This record gives sequence, structure tokens and C-alpha cells, in this order.
Amino acid sequence: MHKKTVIFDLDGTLLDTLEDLAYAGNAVLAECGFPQHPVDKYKYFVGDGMRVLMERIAPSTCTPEKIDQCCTIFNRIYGECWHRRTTLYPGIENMLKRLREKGVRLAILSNKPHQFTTVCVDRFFPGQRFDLVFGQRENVKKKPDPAGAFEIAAKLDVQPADCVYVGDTAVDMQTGKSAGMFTIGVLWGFRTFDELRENNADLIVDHPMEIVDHVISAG
Ligand SMILES: O=C(O)COP(=O)(O)O
Repeated sequence: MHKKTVIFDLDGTLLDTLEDLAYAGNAVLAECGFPQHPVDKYKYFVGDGMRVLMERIAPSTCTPEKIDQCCTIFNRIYGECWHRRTTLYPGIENMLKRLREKGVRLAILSNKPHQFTTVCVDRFFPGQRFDLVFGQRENVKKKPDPAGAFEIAAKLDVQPADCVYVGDTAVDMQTGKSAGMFTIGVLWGFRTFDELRENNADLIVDHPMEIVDHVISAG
């Protein structure tokens, strides 16, 4: 197998963004006078975009208008703290370097708001390592809809079947599968082996170099 394009999820796959996301989420709740959540719970709140994150962390009695207000506050607070505790997972830098050396094209497709996705990539992956970077954009259906994955394949002029989608959640596996891509689930992110397996991951890995091994069949 030599798949020439690899599309990555961002939060929980390339970047450990959990603490900054939880800090911002809890600061929104504090500002609204709502109860906060332990950081680890955010592993399950994150993954379906900012608005769903607000719906999950706020009390279920919140009106859509209140959720709008939470989104506005989150944008402000996360806009200040997004880089404070965020780091690359171990081995990511080397994996990307190896894939690049092998001529593999690299892209990112995240449900993180697009502007935050691009600032994170610029800051943590300087040097234009990616051919395309898409966060959640207006007028493009978010994951698990395959629209963004199809758009990347089309823009890079590759067949979806020649792409690999790498992520850490059910949403990621569903996205890759509905786009007709080979899916790799990673175990260093926010979710479990069982979640990835139940959502039809083609391969589940616990070290980034396993991605290189499986994308580049020989050498
Ligand atoms: O911000 C989110 O909801 C998730 O972002 P991700 O798609 O990069 O995991």
C-alpha cells in the first residue's frame, strides 16, 4: 500500500490541546455562573466543533441564544489561551518529517473553528509543512460529513481511495469511512481503542511511526 496523501485530525491527533480547551470552556462556564467540569471530561466534550462543545458543557436548560453567547465568550477566551499548554504529541514532528521525505502530501481537516486551526498550525508547525489546512468553515458541513475530506482530495487531485484519514475519535473514523478513505485511529488522543474499533478504524496505532510504516509499504 502506498497512499500518497494523509489527512490528519488536529485536536487529540497532532496536538494535545486538551488543557487549553478545558481552561477556556471552564472560564466560559465561570463567567456565566455555571458549574465547571474536570479537565479529563473535555476528552468527550471536544470533537464536534465549538458550538456542540458549548452545548455539552453548559447546563441542558440553556437556550440557543445563551449558547450563542457562550460561543462568543469562548472565542474571546480561547483566542487568548490557545497556545499556553498546547503541545505536539511525542513523535509527531518526526512522523511528519518522514512522510514528507517520502513524498507524501499532508493535510489537516479539523472541526476546530478554521481561524483557530490555522493559528495553531502556524504556531506549532512552522515552515508550511501541510499542503492544505481546513478547520470548521461556514458553509462547509463539519465532520463526520465527508465534504471537507472530499474537498481536500479534489484540491490535491487524488482519489479519496488513495488518501488515509488519521484521527482519534468516532467522528474521525466515520468521516474517513464515508469519504471512502483508509482510516487510522490513534490511541494517544482523547478516546479509546473500543471507540475506534467500533467505528471501523482500518488500523489502530499507539505510536506515530506506525503511521509511516503503514503509509509507506516498502522503505
Ligand atoms: O474542536 C473540535 O471540536 C475538534 O477538533 P478536531 O476535529 O481537530 O478533533
